[in-house]
Amino acid sequence: MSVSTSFPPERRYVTLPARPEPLRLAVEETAVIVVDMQNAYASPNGYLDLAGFDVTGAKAAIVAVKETLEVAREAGVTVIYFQNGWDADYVEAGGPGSPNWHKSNALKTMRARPELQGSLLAKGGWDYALVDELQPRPGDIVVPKPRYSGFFNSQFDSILRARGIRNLVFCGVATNVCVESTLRDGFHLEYFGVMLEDATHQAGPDYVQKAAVFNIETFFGWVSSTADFRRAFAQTETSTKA
Ligand SMILES: NC(=O)N/C=C\C(=O)O
Repeated sequence: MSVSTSFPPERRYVTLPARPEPLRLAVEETAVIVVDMQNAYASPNGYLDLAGFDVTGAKAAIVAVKETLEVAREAGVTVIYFQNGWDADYVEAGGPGSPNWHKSNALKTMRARPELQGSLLAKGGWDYALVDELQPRPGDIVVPKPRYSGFFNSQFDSILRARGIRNLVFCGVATNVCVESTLRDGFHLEYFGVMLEDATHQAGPDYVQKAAVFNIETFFGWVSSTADFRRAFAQTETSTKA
């Protein structure tokens, strides 16, 4: 028996309208990456809300992510969820020797409000859980991550390489933190990153969403929308040519 390291010669392609130009994607080499759609980031009384960030826009992002996942699952596209957080004792968060201990607004909020200690982004808790509307389905992959970029201290890169995935379609929260960090790191690792802008929400004022979109579109990848993602998959082509 021989070992095959490549995909079958006949492959499916979609052309995704995007800025600054359309992207032709091999369906089998593409994954939808759902970034941190947890109560912490997308629900009232979750971490971001308690830390003073406006999460009202996350509602629309949940609807758009749901639609994106319907299209992806229908087409057999790999779906990968990130879930951000740490063990219940916060060992994975790092102590004062880690910049994360100083910069994480979740850890800072708990230090300022000791009654919240143990509740924010702790594995097993409500805050850490994925929102009810976006629960993973059989076959989806859930990748825990302890830092903003999903490429660090996680199995993400190995999972992608083992499946021959080259194209990452991002949605989730927060546009300017974990989405952008992971897309940027992917760029440096030779992955093609595209963000569905209406399926994201920022942590901070509107201008940070605009800045992230500008950065991605201009330097690190491509920007598209949920509607264009749906339209692209309605016109899948099959070809033997790369
Ligand atoms: N998921 C994220 O983008 N997270 C942003 C901030 C944090 O985790 O503190």
